Amino acid sequence: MLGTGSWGTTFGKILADGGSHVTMWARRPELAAEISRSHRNSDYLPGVVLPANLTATANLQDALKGAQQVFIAVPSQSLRENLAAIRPHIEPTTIVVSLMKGVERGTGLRMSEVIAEGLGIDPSRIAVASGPNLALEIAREQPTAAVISSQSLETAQAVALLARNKYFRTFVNTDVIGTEFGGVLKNLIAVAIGIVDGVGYGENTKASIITRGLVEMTDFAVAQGAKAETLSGLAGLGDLIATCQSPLSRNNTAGRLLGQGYSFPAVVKQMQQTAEGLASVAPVLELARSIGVEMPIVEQVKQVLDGTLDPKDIAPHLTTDSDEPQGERTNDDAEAPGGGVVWRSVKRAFDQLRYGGRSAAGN
Ligand SMILES: NC(=O)C1=CN([C@@H]2O[C@H](COP(=O)(O)OP(=O)(O)OC[C@H]3O[C@@H](n4cnc5c(N)ncnc54)[C@H](O)[C@@H]3O)[C@@H](O)[C@H]2O)C=CC1
Ligand SMILES: O=C(CO)COP(=O)(O)O
Repeated sequence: MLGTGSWGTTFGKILADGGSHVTMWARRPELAAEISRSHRNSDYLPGVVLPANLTATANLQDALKGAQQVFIAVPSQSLRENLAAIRPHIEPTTIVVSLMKGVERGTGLRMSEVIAEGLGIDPSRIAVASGPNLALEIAREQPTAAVISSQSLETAQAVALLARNKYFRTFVNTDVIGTEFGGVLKNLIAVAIGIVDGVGYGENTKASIITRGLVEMTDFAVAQGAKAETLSGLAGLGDLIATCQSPLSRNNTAGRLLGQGYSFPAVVKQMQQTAEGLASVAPVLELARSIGVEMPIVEQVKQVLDGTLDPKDIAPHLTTDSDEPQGERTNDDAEAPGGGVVWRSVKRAFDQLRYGGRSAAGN
């Protein structure tokens, strides 16, 4: 296991409680010593006792030696540099599993794509894990489910067989795109919900943003090649509910601080742990624009981060939106050939030509 933060350590415990021998790699020798000797990681999982078959080392080569499966839980933006360090030590049949929920800034690549590039291995040897998985709750052995996804069903099953125990249940699928984007996108909606909380708005606003957020997540992921059903499963709706509801969520917490009026740099300074959503906003919006998908909620999160939108103006639609009333679904217009996303892009382009950049309503 690479990464001894809250999720890496918790997932190591899941595997060890399922019967595997787990070796964690920690950058700091003192943390490796605390895990191996005291069976604790007190900075990240206070009060949690780790199993005896989970040990740690600060030596990367030792951590990777003979590993059947390697799990990675470092901040997404540091993945590529870590892959360069582990590449010489990965054995030819090892399965590599991403536990991360971000996209790479600059390339817009999903974590499994960065792993394939960075390690030069076939996607059939790569899996991802995602779902409503707030680390501290699982470390306290509260019953939870997750999805393991790989292009190879055999690989997903091999990982799922090890990543399960009496409190952690894993399902499998082969929709890697949907499973990964579910985890990335729910972080962005959780930041929006945090902003709403920070401003002091109530349940209607939150339910509206969560529901419209799921539409944005689904439209985006489907346009990228995901199956819509994945986004209504554990890795989509399930994770969206957990992250938007929980004060344990770092993305939600970061949003709350923004809603209370802290600036983006001030929020980053205050966060002790990784809030992936903050780094994913820009690459996700770039991808969305390149495929013609509208993400008004994510756009507003970006504007709040940029300091160009007052948090109290956040809404489940763009406040400047002057489109005519729409149906709730954007991806399944019956009359739209190829789906609503394509239809709406074509319509927008047509309207621009017809009205010279003004909307049909004349605004
Ligand atoms: N904490 C959670 O509940 C969950 C987190 N995740 C995902 O897991 C990933 C890791 O998150 P957490 O463990 O929560 O973060 P964390 O902030 O608790 O821990 C990050 C770990 O990475 C290490 N690290 C930081 N920079 C590094 C670098 N340049 N190279 C190597 N290691 C570095 C830190 O020392 C720490 O051990 C994120 O992508 C997150 O979205 C996914 C599901 C649940
Ligand atoms: O991914 C998570 C829960 O599934 C953790 O969310 P945060 O990164 O916002 O804490």
